[in-house]
Amino acid sequence: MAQQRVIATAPGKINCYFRVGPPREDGYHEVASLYVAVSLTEQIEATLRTDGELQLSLEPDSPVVHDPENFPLGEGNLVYQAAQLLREHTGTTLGADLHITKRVPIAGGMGGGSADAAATLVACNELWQTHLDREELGRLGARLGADVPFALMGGAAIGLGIGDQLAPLLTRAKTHWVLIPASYGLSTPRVYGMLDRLRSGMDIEVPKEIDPAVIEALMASDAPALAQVLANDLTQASLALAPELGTMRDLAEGAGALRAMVSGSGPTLALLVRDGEHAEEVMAQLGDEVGVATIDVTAPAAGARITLSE
Ligand SMILES: C[C@](O)(CO)[C@H](O)COP(=O)(O)OP(=O)(O)OC[C@H]1O[C@@H](n2ccc(N)nc2=O)[C@H](O)[C@@H]1O
Ligand SMILES: Nc1ncnc2c1ncn2[C@@H]1O[C@H](COP(=O)(O)OP(=O)(O)OP(=O)(O)O)[C@@H](O)[C@H]1O
Repeated sequence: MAQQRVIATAPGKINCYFRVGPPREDGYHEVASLYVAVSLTEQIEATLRTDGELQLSLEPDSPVVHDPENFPLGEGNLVYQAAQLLREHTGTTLGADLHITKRVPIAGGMGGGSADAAATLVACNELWQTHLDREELGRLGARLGADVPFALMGGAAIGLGIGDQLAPLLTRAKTHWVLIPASYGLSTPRVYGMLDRLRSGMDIEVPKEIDPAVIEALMASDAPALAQVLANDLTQASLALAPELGTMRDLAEGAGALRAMVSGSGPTLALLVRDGEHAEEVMAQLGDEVGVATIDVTAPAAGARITLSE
């Protein structure tokens, strides 16, 4: 018997360490990623439809900049694609109304679309009682996007392959971050493409591991040490496509952040701070002197999970 209504959430992410290898023939790149899930989450409310339709809607109060172009409410949406993939895989003919509350910036480099896909897989698997286990959901998720398996897992994890081969880091050590979302998005394939162009003629190795100093600092919640070793190979490419990010990064460090880094493919900036109090100081300074909006988050946060099932 199917459920009537299920709510699931899934987290956005920051890559504390991100190394990128040369392009493969399929256009993807092998990476070495240290992911942390953050307390900024997406929510999917799935309500049963017995007519087999999938209908998407966006919560009007969602605090994200969106338009039909960057956020299609149809087949182009990862929520639709995740539900459809689950239906194809399991053969269920049930449908759903899928109501999205979006908090992670769109095309912001924080894996928001991947979080939506992960929450949808978990919500619909429960709604339709299709009984796939986490491993099977992870395999389906990887077909939707490289970051989806991590959004399912949450916490902190090392990601190899295209970022989908995960090894969890068993830690609850907390880190505090301030996010500066941009008013525009950056296309992930364009950022990877720019990186390839910037590296043309260079001999690039496939990354195989995470710098142990990053893991050590993260697991010890040692923010000053972590600030020294954060790394993101996509930074140069994001800055080439959005030079104003460099200025904002300098302003953020000037406002007292231990370190400001481009999150994933950008343009969101993730500022590492010591604790909640330090986050407030940096946010006040940035608000008063630079006039930018910020969001404070902590990590690690839970992966995709059901918060209501009835
Ligand atoms: C930048 C990161 O967010 C860091 O975690 C991810 O690498 C991107 O993950 P994602 O958005 O889930 O990526 P996908 O939706 O699978 O891929 C979008 C596009 O990004 C590029 N891509 C993505 C992942 C990867 N390891 N190599 C790539 O080259 C490819 O051009 C691909 O067509
Ligand atoms: N549910 C969704 N949420 C956000 N974007 C979506 C969604 N479905 C489709 N998209 C499309 O996917 C593109 C990338 O979305 P997303 O917000 O996941 O980017 P991102 O956070 O930069 O991803 P990543 O960090 O994984 O590279 C957007 O340009 C958008 O048009």
